Amino acid sequence: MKYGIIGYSGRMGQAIEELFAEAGHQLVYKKDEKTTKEIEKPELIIDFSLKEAFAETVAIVKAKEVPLIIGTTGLEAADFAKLKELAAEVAVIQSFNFSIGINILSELIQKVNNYLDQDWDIEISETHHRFKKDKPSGTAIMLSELLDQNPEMHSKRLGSEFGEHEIDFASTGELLTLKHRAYSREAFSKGVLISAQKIINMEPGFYKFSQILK
Ligand SMILES: NC(=O)C1=CN([C@@H]2O[C@H](COP(=O)(O)OP(=O)(O)OC[C@H]3O[C@@H](n4cnc5c(N)ncnc54)[C@H](O)[C@@H]3O)[C@@H](O)[C@H]2O)C=CC1
Ligand SMILES: O=C(O)C1=N[C@H](C(=O)O)C[C@H](O)C1
Repeated sequence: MKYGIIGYSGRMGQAIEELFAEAGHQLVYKKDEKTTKEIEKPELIIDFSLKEAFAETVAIVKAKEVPLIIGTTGLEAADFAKLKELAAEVAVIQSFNFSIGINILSELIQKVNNYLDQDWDIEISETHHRFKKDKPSGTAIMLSELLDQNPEMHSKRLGSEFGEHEIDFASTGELLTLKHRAYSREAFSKGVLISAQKIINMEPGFYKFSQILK
């Protein structure tokens, strides 16, 4: 397939380009904060950039009338409303975490949530590399939204950590901990590749990555 990346020079942009090249796909459109290079019209656009790029990403996808996969974090309710508007015209797949493990973890959290009453404390802790700008992580926010209670959130920005998320559930008598750790950015780019292979043939609509995996 011929695809485009917004945020191509970033850590995730580079990881996606590497995996997609191994799978035989061709990067024909690339954009970052400073440059835009278009060799050919892409069949889809992938955005892993920063929230500041969001309005322009929506405008580009609208103009090109191609599907969008978006993993950029820091998006808020108004941005999701815009993505859903865009999804009336093209297919949009969004997730704050494209790893398969976090999506399994999400299902486990929903299961645990069914057993909890007010007697349980819930804390979400996340650790990421020192260059990450947003806090708490998009994943921590996404996981917190699966719970009936508002959990406490803790963030660490340390060295080169690719992404670690831990959820502790404790009552006065016991502690349950669920944890996920990415060993590399391939954990995320693999999910993007799965999504890209499917989105090419999908009808317009707003889809979460968890729906694509099922
Ligand atoms: N959903 C997921 O599975 C994952 C999401 N992410 C998110 O992806 C995003 C990118 O992460 P990294 O690659 O580590 O960041 P990075 O800082 O290495 O790269 C950011 C990229 O965005 C570009 N950019 C910045 N402002 C822009 C603008 N106004 N217009 C166009 N391009 C612009 C930069 O030039 C750069 O290419 C972050 O929001 C991060 O939280 C990261 C990993 C996994
Ligand atoms: O910026 C990152 O690196 C990551 N960001 C995402 C987030 O904010 O949850 C996903 C992943 O943990 C890596």
